[in-house]
Amino acid sequence: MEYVIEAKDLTIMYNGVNAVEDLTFKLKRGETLLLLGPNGAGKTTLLRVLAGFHTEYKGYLKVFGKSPLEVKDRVAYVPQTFSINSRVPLSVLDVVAMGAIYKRGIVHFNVPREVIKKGIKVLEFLGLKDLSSRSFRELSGGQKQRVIIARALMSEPELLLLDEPLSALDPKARLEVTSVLSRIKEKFGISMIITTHDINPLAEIGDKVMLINKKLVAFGTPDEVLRDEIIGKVYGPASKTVRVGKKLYCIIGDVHLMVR
Ligand SMILES: Nc1ncnc2c1ncn2[C@@H]1O[C@H](COP(=O)(O)OP(=O)(O)OP(=O)(O)O)[C@@H](O)[C@H]1O
Repeated sequence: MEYVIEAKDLTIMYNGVNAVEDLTFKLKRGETLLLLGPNGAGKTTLLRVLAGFHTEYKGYLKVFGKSPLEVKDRVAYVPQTFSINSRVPLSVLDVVAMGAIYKRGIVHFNVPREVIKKGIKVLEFLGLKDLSSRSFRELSGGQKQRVIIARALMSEPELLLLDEPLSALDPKARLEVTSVLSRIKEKFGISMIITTHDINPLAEIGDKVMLINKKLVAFGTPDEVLRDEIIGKVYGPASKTVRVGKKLYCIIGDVHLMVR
């Protein structure tokens, strides 16, 4: 069995101070892990270590059997906020092409034809081809997020790390982004780790769920982790899981019931 990630007693620090402690988990090839936890729990920190951007950690950690630094090229990281200068009038295809150009560390003034071809293929695959000549800055938040995910695929990653891809999106856009992620999982079989505050739209693509709050609270299948007594440890007794048919919903955080 080849594991994409093996972590045992992984503790991550900033300047010697522990940010998140004792994470033990494994992820198999093709699996999607939903990473859940409140603000400051350590979700972004873990993704940045897996991507090889932050190296201050102790414990056992292997990504594709090696240290994260050695396999950076096989991993793509989609940060929470994408820094595309909105004053530069880039087309969607320009933005997607950047995924191939940046990864190679080469700056081209003329984007090579094979990169353009590949960009169109990726956009086509994700059902975004109609957007290719649109101006990136004029897209909706959900469209932008899908384009940024397309950009990450240009480097043909085997592990895709997505930091809150659904944040700041309305429910319809959340579903559109989720359907793109679901397509990536089905067609490419890429392993993914997705951090989120709202697990519900993603629940169906999660093979594993990890709940952290500065340390590991739970790791397992959605059925094993999404239980009242487990999520209650982090989000308080008002948090609940509700099963509707085969679907499991999590009610986390403030729920305001209007009583008139
Ligand atoms: N560059 C940094 N230097 C020092 N401490 C940091 C740094 N980045 C994050 N931290 C600390 O590490 C801890 C985990 O932060 P992290 O951003 O990983 O949490 P998170 O779960 O991603 O939160 P959010 O949901 O708000 O994005 C926090 O206590 C945070 O203050």
